[in-house]
Amino acid sequence: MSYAVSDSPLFDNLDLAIRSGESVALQGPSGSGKTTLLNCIMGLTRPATGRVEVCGHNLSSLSARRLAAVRQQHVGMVFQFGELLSELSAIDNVAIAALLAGQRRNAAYEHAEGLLRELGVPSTATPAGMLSGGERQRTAVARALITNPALLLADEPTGALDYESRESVADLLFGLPGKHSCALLVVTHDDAVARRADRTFRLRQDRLLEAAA
Ligand SMILES: Nc1ncnc2c1ncn2[C@@H]1O[C@H](COP(=O)(O)OP(=O)(O)OP(=O)(O)O)[C@@H](O)[C@H]1O
Repeated sequence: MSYAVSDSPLFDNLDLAIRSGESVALQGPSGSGKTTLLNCIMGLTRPATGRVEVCGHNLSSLSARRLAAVRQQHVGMVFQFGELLSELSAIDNVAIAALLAGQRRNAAYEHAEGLLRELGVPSTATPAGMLSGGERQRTAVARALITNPALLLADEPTGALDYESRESVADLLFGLPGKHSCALLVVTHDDAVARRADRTFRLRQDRLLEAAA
């Protein structure tokens, strides 16, 4: 696929397939188009040519409503700063994603509690805005996982964390494809994080190149 900004290509002839159970890191200089590529994969941005397929769905051919449903069902997203609702507790933040996806209230809260326990977030009523950076990112991961997505995307998930939290959140993320059979695509500037991925790609001057293993 390709995408251009003001007639200048951001990426061209880009071809990337990610299998379930696999982790991929995406690196590249600032402004090279990493976030734009994630937006294309989420169906928020339409590529100029080519197509994005998620679980057999060609995103370009879907109505806005179907696209939102496919995204909700198959894709989870973790942002750099967690992007939680800061006044709500961790469990509320996670359960809301399940409620929006149509799960019943009791099941949503049970599922959220189980995931938070598994990911090591203390079960408290503390507003998410008062949790530590690492706890917030773990909560964001739980929120992304509660719909059992086939594809998990993360944009600089450790960029705002100190060394120890970075290590534990990176351990957690890269353990997910094996545990939850999802595919994982992580955008990161951090080589130590990228090294954990099964494959690493660099986006540079409109090309996507795979780094030697
Ligand atoms: N809709 C848009 N309109 C205009 N410019 C855009 C649009 N989307 C992206 N860009 C430009 O495309 C370039 C790539 O942006 P993008 O955020 O994808 O880069 P990035 O590799 O994620 O950068 P960073 O590492 O700094 O987050 C930037 O120069 C950005 O300003």
